Amino acid sequence: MAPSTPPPDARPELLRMEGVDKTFNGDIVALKGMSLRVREGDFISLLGPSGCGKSTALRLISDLLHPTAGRIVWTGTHGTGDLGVVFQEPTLMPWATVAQNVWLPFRLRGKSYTEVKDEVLEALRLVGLEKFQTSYPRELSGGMKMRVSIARAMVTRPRLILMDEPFAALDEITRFKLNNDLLKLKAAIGCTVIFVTHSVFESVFLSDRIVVMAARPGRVITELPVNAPYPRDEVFRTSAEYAAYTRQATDALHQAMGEAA
Ligand SMILES: Nc1ncnc2c1ncn2[C@@H]1O[C@H](COP(=O)(O)OP(=O)(O)OP(=O)(O)O)[C@@H](O)[C@H]1O
Repeated sequence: MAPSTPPPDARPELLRMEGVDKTFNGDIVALKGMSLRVREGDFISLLGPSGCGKSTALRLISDLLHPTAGRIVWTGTHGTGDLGVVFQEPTLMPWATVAQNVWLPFRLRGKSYTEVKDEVLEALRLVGLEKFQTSYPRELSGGMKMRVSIARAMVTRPRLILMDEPFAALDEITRFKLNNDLLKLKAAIGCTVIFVTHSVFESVFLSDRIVVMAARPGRVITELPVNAPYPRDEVFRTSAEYAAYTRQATDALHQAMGEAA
């Protein structure tokens, strides 16, 4: 089957990091010389051990932090609506319904619920929660809460979604299901994703490029392309091709952690 987006080289650049350093408190080198080219439609995973600067890279891209050296260049103009963010904790408002939680990014921009109701319900439909619009977070499972968080991140149809270990706290079956659904969602809204994970398996299943990072100082060790076509499903997850890519990524990760593979 044909990939749902053109091959990476044919897609326009969305942003690039050029030799970015980030140092905290004068001596904690969280990132050293990170360069990364992000094209529209990419699914990029940042994979690496604790402390290698993955979250720092996301915070720099989202403008929550500024580089100590180097720069981040977006193609064309970009504003807050261009970016959606999903964290490991779903961070939902417990006193608000599912629909009200998903409405939040619009509300912060002064839009009434009536004005954007269709978009909110469509986002909930895309994550499979349209029947839960009047439920409260306490009534939902961990996986469902994460779906709400994803719906909230994509309701404004941002060009780029940053995801910081969103599925790390979930059981394996729920995680597989959310991995499958995330790919479908990405294809449906045509966004770009940068995804932080510790999991080789997750990074291979989701990404068309894995950026392997090492710590002390945080830096990029290598970039591994995953050339398997989308859509990806259980057939891919159990294929020899998937096993070969996971082996390659595991070797790179061992190298990043200073161990022999
Ligand atoms: N605000 C901060 N002040 C001081 N040091 C920080 C700050 N944020 C991050 N660091 C340090 O920068 C380094 C990189 O942190 P970062 O959280 O980006 O790593 P990470 O790869 O996301 O780790 P993990 O997988 O554990 O979340 C770490 O040594 C961390 O302690």
